[in-house]
Amino acid sequence: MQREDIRNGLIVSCQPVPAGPMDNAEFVTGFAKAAIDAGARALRIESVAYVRAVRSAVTVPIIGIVKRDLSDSPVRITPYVSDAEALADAGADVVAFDATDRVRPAGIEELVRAVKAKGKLTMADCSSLEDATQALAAGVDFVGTTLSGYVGGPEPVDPDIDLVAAMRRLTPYVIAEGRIRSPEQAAAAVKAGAYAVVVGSAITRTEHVTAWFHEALAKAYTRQDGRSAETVLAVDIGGTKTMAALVKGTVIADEILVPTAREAGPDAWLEAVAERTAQWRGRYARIGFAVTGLVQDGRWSALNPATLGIPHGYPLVDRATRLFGKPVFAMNDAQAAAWGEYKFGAGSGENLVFLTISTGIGGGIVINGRPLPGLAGHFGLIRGPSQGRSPLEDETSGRWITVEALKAGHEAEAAKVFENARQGAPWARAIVSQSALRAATLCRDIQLMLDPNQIVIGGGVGLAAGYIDEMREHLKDVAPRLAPRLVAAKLGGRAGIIGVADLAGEGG
Ligand SMILES: CC(=O)N[C@H](C=O)[C@@H](O)[C@H](O)[C@H](O)COP(=O)(O)O
Repeated sequence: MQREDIRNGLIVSCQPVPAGPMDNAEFVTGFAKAAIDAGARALRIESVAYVRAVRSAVTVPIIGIVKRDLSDSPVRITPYVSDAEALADAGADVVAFDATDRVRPAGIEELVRAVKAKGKLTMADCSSLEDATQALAAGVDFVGTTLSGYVGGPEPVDPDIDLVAAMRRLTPYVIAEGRIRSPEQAAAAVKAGAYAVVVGSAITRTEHVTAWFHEALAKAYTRQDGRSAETVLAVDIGGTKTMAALVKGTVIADEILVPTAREAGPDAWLEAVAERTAQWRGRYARIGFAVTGLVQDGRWSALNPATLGIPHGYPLVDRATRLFGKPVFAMNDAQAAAWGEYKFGAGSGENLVFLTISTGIGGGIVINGRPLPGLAGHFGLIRGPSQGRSPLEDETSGRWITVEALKAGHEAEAAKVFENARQGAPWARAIVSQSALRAATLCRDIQLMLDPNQIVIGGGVGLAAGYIDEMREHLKDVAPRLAPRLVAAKLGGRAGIIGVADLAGEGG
């Protein structure tokens, strides 16, 4: 064979887990044929016997190796000249061998000479750029990244694409090999300059691939039911009250509620939390803050100072880290609630928008499994219907409902207005319907902007009996493809602390 025969090709390494149920010639040959049927250009086969078996079944190039565990050398891949010769005789077109700079039974030049004498090509399995430089000087035909990450230290997870790129500066004949587990990683190797790409475990080690999925599932399921989640101190600082809780997964082990001393300022709010939760010290490893207002890069600012007078850019994460001596994560409360609903509440695992309609209107967006931070989701602040004179929340939310009731001659909180509406009072019905129309219009616009799988509605107004139905009523003429799917929030007022606890537990 010529080197060009494997140019730009996928090489499938058919090396089943040693002594596993697939470690026999029949399976190895089966893997080899299946790989070729699906477009593999060449194969990498371990042991003289398997090379012989596969050679008799296929015509594509074979890279042959022999693996040995020696007592006097860490070299495992084709350590002896006799192995290299036997592979060539069994039908390997390329013989690969360990080319690391370690104690070894046979020198690289010796191996190269023996393989060349058999009229075959050589591949140096390298761990570093230095290995490749040495091997090329010894006259090898290909250098591979095969042994990067396997000569000491913990085994990495990702392939060594940087080494592919570095080797490419020495020679065009670079074979990317080792831990390439996805088509994207294979493409990255090509981009880095690989002449050909070897994929092994991800295709032919059923046990490994199964274990990857098994572990991911086990992790996801335990997080979901909160069994192995760590305990987090979650703090929700709102305009009137501050809630602190010890949260593990979705379970709230302990909880306290203190009024927010509105005039005292953020240092005092934090100190109050520290004081009131002093008895919980030692029970949590991390802290999550879900707060009203805007959080950007750990700094906290008021968006509506009427809700809470937070000074601009208050270093919340910094101060809290110093005060509590634990890692701190902070996010806007509605964004945190969006995450809580996504992960543990009404979420379906797909993109979601959360809208909380209460005194004001807040929200959060979860796209591709991540909550969007910063200003994202502050829907209450977009321009309202009356030519944008005031924000939408001032013309829709609980505050607005109270004001409208007063205009209609009734001194009533939002809850009372809802009660009157249910009893059929026309003035109350009109107010609720108007509010629901505006909320519905907002949802229709959100659908067109973000196309979420669902819009989760929460908050005292949003979850008031009949409100979501009223919103749906206003949307009934919207074409089905454009209509938002509205669902009721499930976690209630604790969505924020459950969400932020989970995010803080993940390290933010
Ligand atoms: C380090 C070592 O012994 N590598 C061996 C070399 O042949 C094989 O065990 C690997 O499966 C092969 O390199 C392909 O890599 P991956 O299976 O990660 O796609």
